This record gives sequence, structure tokens and C-alpha cells, in this order.
Amino acid sequence: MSAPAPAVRPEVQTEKIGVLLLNLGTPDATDYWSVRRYLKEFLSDPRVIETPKWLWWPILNLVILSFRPQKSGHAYAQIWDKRTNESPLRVITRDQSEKLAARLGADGIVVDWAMRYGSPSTQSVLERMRAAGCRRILLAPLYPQYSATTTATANDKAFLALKDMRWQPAVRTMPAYYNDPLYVKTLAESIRQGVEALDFEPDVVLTSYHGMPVDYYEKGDPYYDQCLETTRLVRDYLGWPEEKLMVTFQSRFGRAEWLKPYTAETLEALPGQGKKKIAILAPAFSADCIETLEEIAIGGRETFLHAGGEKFAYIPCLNDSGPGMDMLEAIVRRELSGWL
Ligand SMILES: C=CC1=C(C)c2cc3[nH]c(cc4nc(cc5[nH]c(cc1n2)c(C)c5CCC(=O)O)C(CCC(=O)O)=C4C)c(C)c3C=C
Ligand SMILES: [Fe+2]
Ligand SMILES: [Fe+2]
Repeated sequence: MSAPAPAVRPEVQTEKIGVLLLNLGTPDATDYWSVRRYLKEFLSDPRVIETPKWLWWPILNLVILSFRPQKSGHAYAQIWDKRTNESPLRVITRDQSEKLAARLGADGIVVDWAMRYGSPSTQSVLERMRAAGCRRILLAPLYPQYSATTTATANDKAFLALKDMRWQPAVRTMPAYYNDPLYVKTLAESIRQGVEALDFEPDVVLTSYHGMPVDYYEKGDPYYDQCLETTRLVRDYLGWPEEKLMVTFQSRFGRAEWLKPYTAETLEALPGQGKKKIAILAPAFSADCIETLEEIAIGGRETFLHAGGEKFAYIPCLNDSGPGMDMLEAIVRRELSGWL
């Protein structure tokens, strides 16, 4: 008599599809050490800082990490979500994940979220998804415009985690969606509604994108071009003249030349040019965060009003709004095609 055929392990028969939303990361708290830990990981990423390690290490560890955590911690404290005691970026990314899960769950799709820096780590979440039976995973970096400093490094981190898995899921990466008609429409409608809700008519609306060293652009990073293209498409959608919807770049870090025009300098100059009523939004961010809430909505307002501006309005990111989630669901479903 021959031995019975060995049973197939049940997990082999599990064939789930997963979607992993990836965002940048944020500190766990606003104290010096929490912010330092986060900044150290972030600013040690060679995709973000291309200065050779031997030169960058002392600058980062001896100079930047001795003063920046305090300054950034103070900025984070101003926008901290008191309800959950977390950073807004984390709260919003989780909300986006939960809402997407509610929309895709009926189709058996597992949705989760992770951060490139800090927690929840990309590795821990990928491991959890794999253990839950996800055999195919869409990595979805939540950056409308591609940059090596954001999109690529988020994917790198996921690939690094896959490297340690004996049983790897199949993966796809979601492309940047800077010119996707759905994104353009959703962004443009958010501007139209944002402006309609104001008690003034803005002289100009600024699309303020996160900045990047010019050097990275010259070496081939397409981020700048994609930012310009997003604004051009939104302007066309709204039927606005060129001067009504401007492009600027914010969040300059360090002494190198960054993409121009700088948002802060523009905010200072506009009142002198007779543009005293403005609205501003930050299309490079899928979720409001320190760079939008503190730097623009608080700091940008101060800069503009001090320079003689009269009316300033910040239009929020798409976040987990209904239209924002409709857009994300449609883009994700399209990227899953052939898997479903
Ligand atoms: C040092 C170089 C930096 C590059 C290049 C850069 C590109 C870049 N970043 C985002 C999105 C976010 N950045 C955020 C915070 C942040 N960014 C930098 C530096 C660079 N970013 C720093 C030092 C910080 C930390 C905050 C501070 O200390 O001021 C965030 C928000 C995180 C949060 O917790 O709220 C996001 C999101 C994009 C899209 C981008 C593209 C070129
Ligand atoms: Fe940044
Ligand atoms: Fe900033």
C-alpha cells in the first residue's frame, strides 16, 4: 500500500490581492527625540540627500540633528491632532486606507497603509499582508507627481522588504497620476469649490508644490515637469488665464538652489504687485501635513499678510474627501486590472 498523498498546505490556496498605500512618514510625537529619530532616518536616505555620505554624515549628525528636531517639533506641535495624539499625515493616511478598504473589501481586496520613514514601517505591513494571504500586491505611493526623493524611495523600501521574504508576493507599482484626467478634474473641482466658498474673489491662486534641489532635476528627475503639467491641465480644465493660476515651490531645505519660484518669496512679492487677495493649495501632497498646515496655512498666511496682503485662503489637500476617495478608488482599480 502506498502512503497517502501529502496534503497541500492551506495557505497555498489563499490567493488574495492587496493594495498598500505608501506615504512619506512622520514623527510619533513632537518631542526632540521622536522628531530626531524620524529626521535621521529621512535625511539619511541617499535618494533624498545625494551629498556623499562621508561629507553628509557630520553635517547631519553634528549640525542638523542638534537644532532641527526642536524647530520641527515646535512646528509639528502647532498642527498635532489632539483627538488621536498623532500627526495629521498619519491620521489622514489611515483614514484614506480605511475608506478605500470599505470600498474594495467587497471584492476581497485587502487594503493597508505604511510609511517610508517611521511607523508603521513598510516592512511590517508587507509582512502582515503576506501573512494574510496576499499573493499580489499593488504598491501605491501617494504622490501625484513622481520624484526619486518620494515615489522611488517608497518603492525601494518595499522591494528591500521583499528581498527578505522566502515566499514573495507578486508586486506592481502604481504610476504617478499627475496628468490623469480624474486627478486633474478632482483637483480642479476642489479649487473651484474652495474659491466659491470664499467671501472674496482671489486675484490669483497659487499651486505650491514641495520643492527639490535644481540639481536633481538637471540629472533627470521628472518632478518639476510633472508639477508644471498638473497646473497647466488644471488651468485648462478651469478655463483660467495663465496669470490666474501660478506655480511656486515651497519647503526649501539647505543652501543649494531649489526649484523656483519659491513660494515664500512669491507671497512676499504679490501684495506689491497689487495682488492682495489670494488662495493657495499644495497639489504634490495627497494628505495635509506639516508642509501644508504649518508652513503654508499658518506661515504662508503670516508672510503674505505682513507683506501687505489682505485676504488669504488655504484650500486643503484632497485627503479622504469623497471626491478624493472616488479618484483614488478609480485609479487603484485601474491598476489592478488583469488581477481582478
Ligand atoms: C531635504 C530634501 C527634501 C526633499 C528633496 C523633499 C522632497 C519632497 N518631500 C515631499 C513630501 C513631504 N515632505 C515632508 C516633510 C519634509 N521634507 C523634508 C525634506 C525634503 N523633502 C524635510 C526635512 C521634512 C520634515 C519636516 C521638517 O522638518 O520641516 C512631508 C510631511 C511629513 C509630515 O510629517 O507631515 C511630506 C508629505 C514631496 C512631495 C517631495 C517631492 C519633491
Ligand atoms: Fe519633503
Ligand atoms: Fe517645511
